[in-house]
Amino acid sequence: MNSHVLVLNSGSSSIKYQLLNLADGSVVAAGLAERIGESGGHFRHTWNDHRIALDVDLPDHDTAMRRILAAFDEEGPDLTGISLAAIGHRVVHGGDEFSAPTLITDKVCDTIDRLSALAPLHNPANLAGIRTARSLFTDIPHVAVFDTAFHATMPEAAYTYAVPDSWRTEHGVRRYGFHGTSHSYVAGKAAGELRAEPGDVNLITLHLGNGASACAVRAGRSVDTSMGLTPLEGLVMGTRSGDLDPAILMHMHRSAGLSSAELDDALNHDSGLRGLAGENDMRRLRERAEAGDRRAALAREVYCHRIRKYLGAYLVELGHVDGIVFTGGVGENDAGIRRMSLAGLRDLGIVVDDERNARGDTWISTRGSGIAVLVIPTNEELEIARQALSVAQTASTFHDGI
Ligand SMILES: Nc1ncnc2c1ncn2[C@@H]1O[C@H](COP(=O)(O)OP(=O)(O)O)[C@@H](O)[C@H]1O
Ligand SMILES: CC(=O)OP(=O)(O)O
Ligand SMILES: [Mg+2]
Repeated sequence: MNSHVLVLNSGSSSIKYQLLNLADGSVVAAGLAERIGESGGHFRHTWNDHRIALDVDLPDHDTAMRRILAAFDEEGPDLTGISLAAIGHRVVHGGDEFSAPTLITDKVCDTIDRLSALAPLHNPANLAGIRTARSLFTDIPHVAVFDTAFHATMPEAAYTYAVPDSWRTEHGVRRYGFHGTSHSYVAGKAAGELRAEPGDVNLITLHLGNGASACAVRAGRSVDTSMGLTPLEGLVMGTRSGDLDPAILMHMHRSAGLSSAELDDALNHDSGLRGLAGENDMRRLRERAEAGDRRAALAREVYCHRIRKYLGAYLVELGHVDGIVFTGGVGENDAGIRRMSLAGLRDLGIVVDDERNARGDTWISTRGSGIAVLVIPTNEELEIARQALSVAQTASTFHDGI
């Protein structure tokens, strides 16, 4: 049985990829094409000790995909020799239409395209990657794995916005939630750490990357999450504001004349850490804060203040919590953010061990802490590969059976 899966995570200006062997979960080859459509494009590919790192202009996703395939041809491994079992694509918005990984057809592409209105930063890029890959790999099953899927289990009270009826019924306005592949992967891993089945524990998972979201997981299922109709709501992110008073938009429209496109751009690209302190790289902000820069320190304080609000909300919503999980580039690496997010919560049963936290252990809570605090590296690519393989195998069994 062939167990190799190529995973493509196409972003608006990048394509990250991994070739995985699911027989043992190993990454065979991996790479990244970045600054697509901008100047100063860059490309990296790694396979064993074969490495390419190039500065190369990548005007569009098609060129970037061809560059990726050329790297497999030039440096290896030889994709034709491997014969892929599936290609897994990360798709951010699945709307109401997709709550499970799905074999991609022309009709599925049309639906992903239609959902672009709800995720304009992500879905068009995801789709560009899918279209190019499908035209280049015609004989291999392509599977879409949706960020929204894990959150399909949210109860109605959690996903319903209190807006006019027609907004909800005619315009699809509801909470969908994102980063589901990551939340579900780390929740599964955390249950293992707690020596429990996923169905037996309640968790709060914090995915803190460039985008960031919190998720309340009851017995292995998402029951609430901080991102909403789009990936703009909730936590403070690298360049996105997260929660704000919606009247700020009307105010900025009236007082500064900003159009809806300008508001969209400002809240998605010029807000969050960048809006607070001029840049979105948390490593730089930590260095600046440590050197006494007040704007950088405030940005980190606002970031943690928002995390604490969601922790409080989800502790109450779940009623009983077994573990809090940090993941994503910031969650996995920034001990200061973890410490500030959980400081002074002994009365709620949350006690962080400063030494373990500073070392970045998996368990960073003390032995006496009622709620375990865990740092678990996410692996969206592995999870996407597993789901893609499973769909491809089911499809081929079905195909063989008719
Ligand atoms: N050692 C570190 N300390 C603090 N922040 C880090 C560290 N390494 C990465 N980060 C931060 O993680 C963020 C990116 O997270 P990541 O999960 O890779 O994002 P994404 O997958 O959404 O692009 C950036 O803000 C980066 O500064
Ligand atoms: C949905 C989302 O915010 O994704 P990312 O963190 O990759 O931008
Ligand atoms: Mg990520």
